[in-house]
Amino acid sequence: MEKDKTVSNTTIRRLTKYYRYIEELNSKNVKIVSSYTLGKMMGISPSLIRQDFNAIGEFGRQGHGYQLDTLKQEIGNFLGLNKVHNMIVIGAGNLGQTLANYDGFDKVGFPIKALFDINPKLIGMKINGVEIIDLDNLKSFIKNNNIDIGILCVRKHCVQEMTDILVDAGIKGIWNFSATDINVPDDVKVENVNFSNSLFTLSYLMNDKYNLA
Ligand SMILES: NC(=O)c1ccc[n+]([C@@H]2O[C@H](COP(=O)([O-])OP(=O)(O)OC[C@H]3O[C@@H](n4cnc5c(N)ncnc54)[C@H](O)[C@@H]3O)[C@@H](O)[C@H]2O)c1
Repeated sequence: MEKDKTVSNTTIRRLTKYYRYIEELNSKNVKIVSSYTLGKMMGISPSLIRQDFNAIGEFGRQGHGYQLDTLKQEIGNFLGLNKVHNMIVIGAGNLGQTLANYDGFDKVGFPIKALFDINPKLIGMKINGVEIIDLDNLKSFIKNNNIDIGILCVRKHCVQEMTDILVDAGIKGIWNFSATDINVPDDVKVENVNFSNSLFTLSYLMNDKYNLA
């Protein structure tokens, strides 16, 4: 299916959530699901679900429900999940090691292949079976190991420098945990993860004075 550039970020966020629910239903051997059932599970209106699915393709007929296999395949194709994305971590400190210790990314097709650092005390160590390698070897590792995602877990002072090295080495996706905005060419995609922003959103939701929901 052709990628529809008009699909909004909020729809994409919901599609990632549908995908997780569909996987859960699949594991329970469910074969067909209606927008009504999915909506009830997820707290989303069935009409919005149908609208989201229609935005990425035509699968399912009114009143017949959706074949889970097809749905999973199509959403997976749309999100680029039907292939493995090899990842590396830049910065093997607190956060980098925590991410490497989590097995969940590997299970969904995003294995971490190595961590990179400049601290000689860390180099050669293994975190959850994954080696910490000297930053000097970054470029050749990316080229030789089919790496397409770099995870930035370094401190602010070297974030842009590390970004430039990743871009220069041909990385096409950066998962940026550094809480610092980075500059990249148009063909490199960035997803920022900022824990503080998420915490501020929670604070807003708890702030009775302004929370109108
Ligand atoms: N620790 C957290 O819970 C947390 C949460 C959210 C965001 N962050 C962000 O993640 C980043 C890392 O935080 P942390 O707590 O893991 O820091 P940290 O100091 O524990 O780890 C940073 C690591 O980067 C290494 N490093 C420094 N310069 C480097 C370079 N040029 N190339 C490669 N590695 C280099 C250091 O040797 C160190 O091992 C920060 O930007 C921080 O704001 C951290």
